[in-house]
Amino acid sequence: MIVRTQHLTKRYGSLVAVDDLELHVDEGEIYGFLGPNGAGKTTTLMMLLGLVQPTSGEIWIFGRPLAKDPLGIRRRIGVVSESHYLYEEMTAQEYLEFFARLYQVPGARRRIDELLERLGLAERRGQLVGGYSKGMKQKLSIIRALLHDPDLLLLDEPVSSLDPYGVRQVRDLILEENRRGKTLIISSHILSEIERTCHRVGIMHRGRLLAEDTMDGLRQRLSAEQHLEVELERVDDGIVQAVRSVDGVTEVEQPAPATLSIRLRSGADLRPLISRSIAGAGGVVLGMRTREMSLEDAFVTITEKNISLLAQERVAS
Ligand SMILES: Nc1ncnc2c1ncn2[C@@H]1O[C@H](COP(=O)(O)OP(=O)(O)OP(=O)(O)O)[C@@H](O)[C@H]1O
Repeated sequence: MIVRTQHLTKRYGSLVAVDDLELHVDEGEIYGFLGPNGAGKTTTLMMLLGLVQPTSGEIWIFGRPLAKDPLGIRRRIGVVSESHYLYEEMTAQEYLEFFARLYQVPGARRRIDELLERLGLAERRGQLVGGYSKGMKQKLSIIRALLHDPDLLLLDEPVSSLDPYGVRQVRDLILEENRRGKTLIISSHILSEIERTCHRVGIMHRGRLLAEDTMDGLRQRLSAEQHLEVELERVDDGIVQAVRSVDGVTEVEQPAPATLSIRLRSGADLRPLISRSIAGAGGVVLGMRTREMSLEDAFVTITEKNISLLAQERVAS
């Protein structure tokens, strides 16, 4: 296990920013750390880096207690934080060379070239960092985090300022680093870019880990209610009543003269039963479509409502 926390807690006065957190991340995993603003994600990452002292609890990284060797452990971690500490008076090239020397990166020149190329900054390497756009600064800080080839990458909102093309470049880079055996923890309050890369996701809310699952697992929790759209030759009251009486149907609407929109409790496939009930009432089904709720559809930004849906099973169990 690369990262393990036990009863990790951070209080700021009466505010509990991180509350009894048990986080487990395995070697080679891409772990998505999701939660709304103020959930406690950054505080957790800062504690993993030894930059914020926990109020109580334990942290192990690379199998060793963080408190025993914070500097040694820190050298094997790459960080992209929300606030980029970039030296604005240097060019990007100078900035990266400076860090490469600091970390004594072997073959630094080639690594810098390669990373600048990968994120589309090669042409702008001679420009002062102070003149970089927000997205370019974010890319530069990702390059800096990767320079010394760390085993663990902590990325706090790594693509918040990037355009869709930049997001894809970073995502590809994340996947490649992971293929090379690196472990990544990516924090975000936006789901979309995480959905495609993370093996496992933890949902944090008010300092607590509410749910932890694969993306498929979370998707299933979200689709606690399904939606079926049925096209018929014609619709009358008898047909609507027949569909309503099917066990598991929670709502029936008629958005168009020959269409029924049916909400169902998820679980069993009710399509055959619904077909039969329609036929029994003299209707003819022309087509049926289930609407799968994608995580992206469900919440681009995690909201209180979605959180309670995602957390339901965890709370119940
Ligand atoms: N130095 C501090 N002093 C007091 N309170 C703090 C401090 N740092 C964080 N907090 C509080 O702790 C809580 C968790 O903040 P944190 O930054 O960890 O959340 P987050 O999940 O990273 O949110 P965001 O997505 O907005 O970055 C918030 O209520 C925040 O106001």
